[in-house]
Amino acid sequence: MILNISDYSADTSPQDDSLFERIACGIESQGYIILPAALPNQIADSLLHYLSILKEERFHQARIGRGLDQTKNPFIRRDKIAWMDDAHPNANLWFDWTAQLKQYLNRRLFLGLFSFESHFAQYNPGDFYKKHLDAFRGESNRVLTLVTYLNKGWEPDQGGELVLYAPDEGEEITKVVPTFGTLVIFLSEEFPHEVLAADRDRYSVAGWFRLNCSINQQIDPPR
Ligand SMILES: O=C(O)CCC(=O)C(=O)O
Ligand SMILES: [Fe+2]
Repeated sequence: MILNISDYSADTSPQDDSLFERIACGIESQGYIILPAALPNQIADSLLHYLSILKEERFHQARIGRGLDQTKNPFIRRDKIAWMDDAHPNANLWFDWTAQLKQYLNRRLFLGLFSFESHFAQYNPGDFYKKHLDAFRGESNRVLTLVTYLNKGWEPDQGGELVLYAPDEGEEITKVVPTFGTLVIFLSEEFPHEVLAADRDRYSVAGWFRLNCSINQQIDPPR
């Protein structure tokens, strides 16, 4: 069999560029985009594998706020999270893909995205995350939120939807069913959203593209 160059690059350029372009168009025209089952399967599977080998003790009760102001508040959020290590072999595909997306969006929309941080979240049955914004104007350097889901065989009547609201405490835009590989991307300061309780375990990956916020030579200080 004779292989040509394009066979070797099947995982990257043409297909991903059209996905990246759809994302860019969505962000440009409406500030958000929802793409069911859009994360390339290989990447979603590698995340699922990484999740499966993560030990329970890596997960801790999620907090709200940032830096020293972080507090646990079970009335606002009940999920447990585990931050991803970008040097972990099973995180490679995910961090490579998000780096390519960052570069694409910077070229296309001049967003000035600098870094990316990401965690797994585990919502047990009944867990929720009340309506919130991921970033407040002037207080955070989170620009763009990216969420994907690792739930195979999720049925629409199992709950656990992500509800997205229009900017400025607006109306509900849509409810997203957390099915495997669905991508949700939105401007972090603009779109309030909430996670509804489900009747089964719900796994998501949330990530944030951030501006460079280096202070006193400390590059991009911690979350
Ligand atoms: O899991 C989701 O659907 C979204 C989670 C979320 O809003 C967050 O972690 O800030
Ligand atoms: Fe959020």
